[in-house]
Amino acid sequence: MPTDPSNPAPLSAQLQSLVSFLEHEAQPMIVLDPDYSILAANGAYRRQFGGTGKPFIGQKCYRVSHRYELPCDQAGEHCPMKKARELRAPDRVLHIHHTPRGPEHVDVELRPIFDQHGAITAYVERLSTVRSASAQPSGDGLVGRSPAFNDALAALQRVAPSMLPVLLLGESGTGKELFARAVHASSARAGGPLVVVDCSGLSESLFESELFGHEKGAFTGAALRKPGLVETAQDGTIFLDEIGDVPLAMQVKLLRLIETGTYRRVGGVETLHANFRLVAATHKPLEAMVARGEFRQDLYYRINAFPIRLPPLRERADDIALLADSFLRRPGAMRAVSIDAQALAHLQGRAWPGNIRELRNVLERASLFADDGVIRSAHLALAPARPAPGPASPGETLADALSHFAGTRSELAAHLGISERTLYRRLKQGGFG
Ligand SMILES: Nc1ncnc2c1ncn2[C@@H]1O[C@H](COP(=O)(O)OP(=O)(O)OP(=O)(O)O)[C@@H](O)[C@H]1O
Repeated sequence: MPTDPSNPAPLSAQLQSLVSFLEHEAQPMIVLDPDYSILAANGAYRRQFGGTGKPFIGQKCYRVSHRYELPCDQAGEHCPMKKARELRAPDRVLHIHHTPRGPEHVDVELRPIFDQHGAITAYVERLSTVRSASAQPSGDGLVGRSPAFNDALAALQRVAPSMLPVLLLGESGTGKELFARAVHASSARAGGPLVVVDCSGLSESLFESELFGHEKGAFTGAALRKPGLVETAQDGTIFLDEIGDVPLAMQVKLLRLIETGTYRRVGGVETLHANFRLVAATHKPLEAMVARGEFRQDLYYRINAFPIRLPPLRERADDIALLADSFLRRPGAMRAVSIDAQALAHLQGRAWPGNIRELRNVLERASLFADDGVIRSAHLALAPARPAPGPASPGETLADALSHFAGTRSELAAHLGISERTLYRRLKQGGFG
């Protein structure tokens, strides 16, 4: 773990030992001084984040990772060093870092190192590239980099390695199934099966035989024994999509399965043992359904161990360009097609009730009309976009803007001529958020 010869400041003996210990760790790690300067980087860091001709020893971490001129917290982001200093304990955060491959989601953990008097002499930063989502256009998987998307992704990163049930809450088309797949793929069960069960439109009897399977002769037409989806999902993950649609009578059986881990095939007497991780999703207001007696409270508590709210597309309009680029390059979907700035602005001004699915469909349709390979407003064949908000008047305060502005946070940021991140920071500072 060499330091840069152009920056010969010698490390203390204590830090030198630490640096040599970290050199062969499998995960990328850097050692930082309390003033954000990178003192050393291990081999894995040099391989993954080093690039060529980019000496980073002696540089500030916020410059290398974010190209900021100021520490992250002063640029409106969570700074793990500040937090670790305040807590005198490790802190972990999801950031988007510049890397030789372009922007990437990175899980950053910072640990303070204390001297014998209890003063923090350095920090060790461990970085793990997040594989479940892309911060740049990608031909498949989850794509996003807006604050609202990053919050959901950070939650996914936290919960995926555990066995906790996950409840994905979001409108139709917000990516609940993609998130469920990402939870599975980021878990220790990734090598096992992922079984998707669409709970909507299944009658009570069908639901039971689909889930638990049936014995030969259990009912008319059951000519053979059939394993259920719970059995198929052994050692893997079950994704119960639209769990709000499970009939009340089946909810009690589902609860028993989750609580005891046992079930019986329809027409069977043998008690079978299930071993799966549960991920459920719904666009329905489950809490209100519980209050109305339409969803069992005990089942709700069981599945709601770790809720993740997936933001609607209108809350992540910053991601529309990235998503459009991604869909336009998806294999098989379209020819090489791009989108012009006016058409993009058009897309960013829409409300998107069908969320990302609707965006993808619109782009697929529009690309068929883009004879010269460029999608323009005329090709979108859309209902007129909502009028773009006018520019902010000089002197308009945040409180003024908030009181009369009916659009989304990202529209408000555009209206005020500031980034969404800055808007969130100001809202927080002003006690609005
Ligand atoms: N973050 C994302 N990045 C890229 N594509 C996405 C993202 N989220 C969703 N999609 C795409 O949008 C479409 C809808 O996603 P998905 O089926 O996961 O949504 P859903 O919330 O499960 O919808 P529904 O509730 O209607 O079943 C899919 O084509 C999916 O690939």
